[in-house]
Amino acid sequence: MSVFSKPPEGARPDFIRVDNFSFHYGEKQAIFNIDMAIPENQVTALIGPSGCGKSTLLRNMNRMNDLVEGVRHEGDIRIGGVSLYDPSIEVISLRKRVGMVFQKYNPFAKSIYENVIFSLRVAGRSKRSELDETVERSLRSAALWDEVKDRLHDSAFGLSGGQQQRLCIARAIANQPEILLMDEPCAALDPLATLKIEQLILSLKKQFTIVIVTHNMEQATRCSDRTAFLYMGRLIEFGETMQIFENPKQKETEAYITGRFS
Ligand SMILES: Nc1ncnc2c1ncn2[C@@H]1O[C@H](COP(=O)(O)OP(=O)(O)OP(=O)(O)O)[C@@H](O)[C@H]1O
Repeated sequence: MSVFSKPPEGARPDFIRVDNFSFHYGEKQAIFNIDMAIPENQVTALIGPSGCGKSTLLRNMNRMNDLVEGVRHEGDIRIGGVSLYDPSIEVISLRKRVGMVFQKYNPFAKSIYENVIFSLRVAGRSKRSELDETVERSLRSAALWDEVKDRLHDSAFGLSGGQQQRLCIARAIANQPEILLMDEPCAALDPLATLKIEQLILSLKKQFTIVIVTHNMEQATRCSDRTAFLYMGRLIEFGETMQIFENPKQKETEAYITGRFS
């Protein structure tokens, strides 16, 4: 458990600020009055039993939950001091600042190259040198370039599962977001592919602020600096990963990490 590193100099300790945030799906309240300050250029893990609200909290960080009918929130989430709910914020520009990777890798039925630059194409950008540069930079950052540089125009579906997930990470960072949200990114991968993604997460935090949902506690200890334990929609404990796993302050956290409930 030695991955914890101090945020780099100048990094904002409260880059993402969750402020007395509650969230409802219709009559069902999924999140209760959460306060959190997520530091810049660190990896923050959200852990907790199934249904405790991890994905709901994560998906609110780029307003993905807006797409669900009948939802409402109270409180606020701010990125770099600006509320996600500020009327001047456009959801499309927000998603450029906040990339997302999902549990099941989901490349499009296109070539590796076109997958990476998908968002640039949507934005109407077509300058070949810019597209080429984006493809190489993103694939290098996603630790995939060496494996695919000779077959960029082949279908993404010809890649292994772990490679497809790294391609989805390359796609998510092609627009150079500030934040990368990862919702159980290794859930569908074998141990070796999982290890590669974990190593990648550690290298990506130099460039991005990462928030990851995981059911895998070893994964949280291997690749996060800070861990938040949620239970029944409430934030029970949040601190340095080592402290949460070695010296939890709350009895619910201890019960969860020692496997007394799942
Ligand atoms: N679209 C939805 N409509 C209604 N309720 C929902 C919806 N999505 C999630 N919920 C409910 O909100 C609560 C939190 O769900 P959420 O998916 O955030 O939990 P989670 O901790 O990520 O769970 P898991 O680990 O199983 O993915 C659960 O009770 C869930 O049933």
